[in-house]
Amino acid sequence: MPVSDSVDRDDSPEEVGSGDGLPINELFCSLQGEGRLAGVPSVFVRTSGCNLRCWFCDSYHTSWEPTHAWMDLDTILAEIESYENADHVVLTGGEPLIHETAVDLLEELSARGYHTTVETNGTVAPDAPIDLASISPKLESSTPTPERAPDGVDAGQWERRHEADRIDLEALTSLVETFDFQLKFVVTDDGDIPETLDLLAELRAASNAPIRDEDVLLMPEGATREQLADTRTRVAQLAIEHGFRYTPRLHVDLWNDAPET
Ligand SMILES: C[S@@+](CC[C@H](N)C(=O)[O-])C[C@H]1O[C@@H](n2cnc3c(N)ncnc32)[C@H](O)[C@@H]1O
Ligand SMILES: Nc1nc2[nH]cc(C(=O)O)c2c(=O)[nH]1
Ligand code: SF4
Ligand SMILES: [Mg+2]
Repeated sequence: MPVSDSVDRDDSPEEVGSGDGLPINELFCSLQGEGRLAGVPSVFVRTSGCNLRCWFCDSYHTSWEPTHAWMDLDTILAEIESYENADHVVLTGGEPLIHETAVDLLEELSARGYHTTVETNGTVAPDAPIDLASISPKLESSTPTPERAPDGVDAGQWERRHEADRIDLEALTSLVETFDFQLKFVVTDDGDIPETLDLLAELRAASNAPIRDEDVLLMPEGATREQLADTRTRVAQLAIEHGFRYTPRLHVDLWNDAPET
């Protein structure tokens, strides 16, 4: 769905609550580009609105400048079902789990037999049927600062809020105990590793669920081929060094930063 057909701008979609619909930024069919299901044809449902503001967010129009069309559940489901060959659905954003209606969508998808992956920053633990919780906890290196913010945005108030909210150990523990999961860390260089290891140790201590090294994926930071060219070899080496998995960003290799890919 080309969202530009019906754009509805909202400055505070993170406050959006319940209702029989979701703010949708884009809905398209592609290959899962990240994580252990990379390469699987999947329908992507991208909600708008986020409770965090990573400086590097590759989905700027769901976070820093949220843009969306409001779609009711029946319309979303009909669009998903129109991609007849896909039986995997990836619910992403923005942060999809800030929307209560995301639970209704996941229940409908489960009832229809879809495999569901939810891409989440790990700050919300829902009561919903999710086949793979793809959790991407945000490291300190994601925090926006005046020197490290997208052009033209006022990072000031978000620096504090992002830093305060980016890690919620209780929500992370609940997610790994409840769902099949992968932990996907966005990494630029070895400066990101100590915090990753500390968080893993805390989570392993807090949770009853085993967290194997193979559940931990290092993903190179980069929204474009050019940016990835700078980070991926370094991040691959770090994965080898620490015994974690490396995940490519297949969609960036294939389509660079084009929308609806
Ligand atoms: C746009 S986010 C939406 C889901 C959720 N808000 C989250 O952050 O997990 C989807 C995925 O893209 C990753 N991501 C966003 N910007 C990125 C970048 N510049 N480089 C690498 N990964 C990025 C996130 O960490 C997450 O795994
Ligand atoms: N092809 C493709 N795979 C993805 N996996 C996770 C994505 C996301 O933005 O959450 C994503 C995306 O935007 N495109
Ligand atoms: S949490 Fe996800 S959607 Fe929100 S700003 Fe960070 S990468 Fe973007
Ligand atoms: Mg993406």
